[in-house]
Amino acid sequence: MMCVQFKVRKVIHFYYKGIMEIRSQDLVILLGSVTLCLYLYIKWIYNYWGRRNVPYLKPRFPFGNVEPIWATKLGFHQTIANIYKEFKTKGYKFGGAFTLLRPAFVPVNLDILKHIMIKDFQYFVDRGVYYNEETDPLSAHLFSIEGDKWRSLRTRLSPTFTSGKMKHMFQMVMDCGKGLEDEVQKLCKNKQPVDIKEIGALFTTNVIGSCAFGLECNCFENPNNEFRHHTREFFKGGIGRVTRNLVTLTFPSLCKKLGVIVFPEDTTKFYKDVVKNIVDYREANNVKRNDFVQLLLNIKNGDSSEGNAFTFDEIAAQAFVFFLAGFETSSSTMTFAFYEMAKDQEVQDKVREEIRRVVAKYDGKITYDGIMEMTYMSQVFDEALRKYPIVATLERIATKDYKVPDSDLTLKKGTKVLISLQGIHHDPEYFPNPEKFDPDRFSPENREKLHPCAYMPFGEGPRICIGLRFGIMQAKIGMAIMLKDYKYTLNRNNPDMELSSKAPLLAPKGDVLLHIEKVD
Ligand code: HEM
Repeated sequence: MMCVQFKVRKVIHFYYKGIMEIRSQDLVILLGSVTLCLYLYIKWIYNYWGRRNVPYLKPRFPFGNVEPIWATKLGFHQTIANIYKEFKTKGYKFGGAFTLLRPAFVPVNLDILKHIMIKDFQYFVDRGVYYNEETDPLSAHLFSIEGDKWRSLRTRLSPTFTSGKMKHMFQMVMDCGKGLEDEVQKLCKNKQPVDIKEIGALFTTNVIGSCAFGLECNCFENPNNEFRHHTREFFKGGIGRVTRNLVTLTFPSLCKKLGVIVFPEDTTKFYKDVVKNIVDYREANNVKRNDFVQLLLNIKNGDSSEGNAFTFDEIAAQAFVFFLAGFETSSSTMTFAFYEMAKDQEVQDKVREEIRRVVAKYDGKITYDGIMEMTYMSQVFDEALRKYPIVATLERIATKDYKVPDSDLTLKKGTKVLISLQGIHHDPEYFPNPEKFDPDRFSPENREKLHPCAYMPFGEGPRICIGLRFGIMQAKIGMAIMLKDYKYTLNRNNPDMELSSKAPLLAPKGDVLLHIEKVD
């Protein structure tokens, strides 16, 4: 009996061992095959541009040509600029790169760019930016929406930003300027440094709140109010933000299927509530104002002659993007301009002289016509946006197959196009000695000589920034108020400004503190 048991055990052991051996062998083979397939697949993907005879930079798995997220030092803006520079140095008209596993086309030649942005716009209507109407309603705004929906909305929103409307809004911006003036006066009196980035953000938040929604945000009295809080959080950047941007940039369709959320829930709730309160109040009290929300309300109620009426979520998303796109861009431009003027007192004095001369001409007042006459200030503003293009990389996506002019290349439908403004604006061929801050680059004679795509801080073509006039007006008013009677110098404890590598838009890393004193 013992002998039988022993034999049975031996047989079982033999088979068990055999099965285990077979399983582990199979497993090794299986794993090996999967790894090999993956390796070949990645190699095949990373050979995308090679197969199409397009020069490209050797990518590294899994980040392609962008930096590993945890070690990001340059930031997306500078990474793409370096890619542009490398192609340009080698004399290429364009080249290929990869963001994670996704191929991206990087144009270098300005005539090709002109085709993409303007002449052949019908192939590049969309940016291919991630949005999801269902799970993340605020993400479906004018900047991200696509195709006919974008076209129709853009046509209906454009009348908000005509020069006639700007003239009308001028006084509203000036009213917000009072808070800015008081704040600057207070800081100067108390001998406190000016945190130029924060003061600009508080001013532009007040302005957008007033001009777009008819709200008084009172940011100077309460710098942590909810408007400022939510926008501050949104633009703060950080590793999480970089990761989300990179993943949504690379896999927008997958993110859509997974219902990825870009805007934090409390931000969505806050903005939806704000818009709802305004809409309810105006409808209940039959209040009509000549502002942006009114235009949206007209569209919502089907008063507009074109297109369909809007849902509430669609209205809220458009209102929200005006806050997002409107305040940070202008306040950052002001920050960069002030920083450069603090470094170059000659430029600063020249702007101040111009402001004083024009203000004197208009009975000591800052007027709309006066602001338009401050041409040297415009040059300073333009040069600030040249050296620091706030939206440093423009995006487009080929919505149909597109034959690139004067080449054998056809871009496949769905190909991402990354246009490096940071690269172009720092290209010595167009802007000699590019690191020098030189407003004379934008004197009327010099400006005329520029290729239309050599300088595009607001983008170009039908998808150019819709708020361009408004952005320029509010920043120039802010600059006129702050510079008229005050002088700014670099703070000795904080003389150099670094750019953030983790913020979604080009922004200084940390505070930009300037010393302020009154000038007679
Ligand atoms: C200095 C200030 C500003 C700068 C530098 C700036 C820059 C830009 C850039 C580069 C684009 C992309 C254009 C393209 O892809 O060709 C853009 C789009 C846009 N901007 Fe601005 N912007 C500024 C101010 C504003 C303001 C004040 C608003 C609104 C009040 C605004 C609203 C928008 C919107 C809604 C879009 C999307 C337009 C579309 O796709 O049809 N921006 N902006």
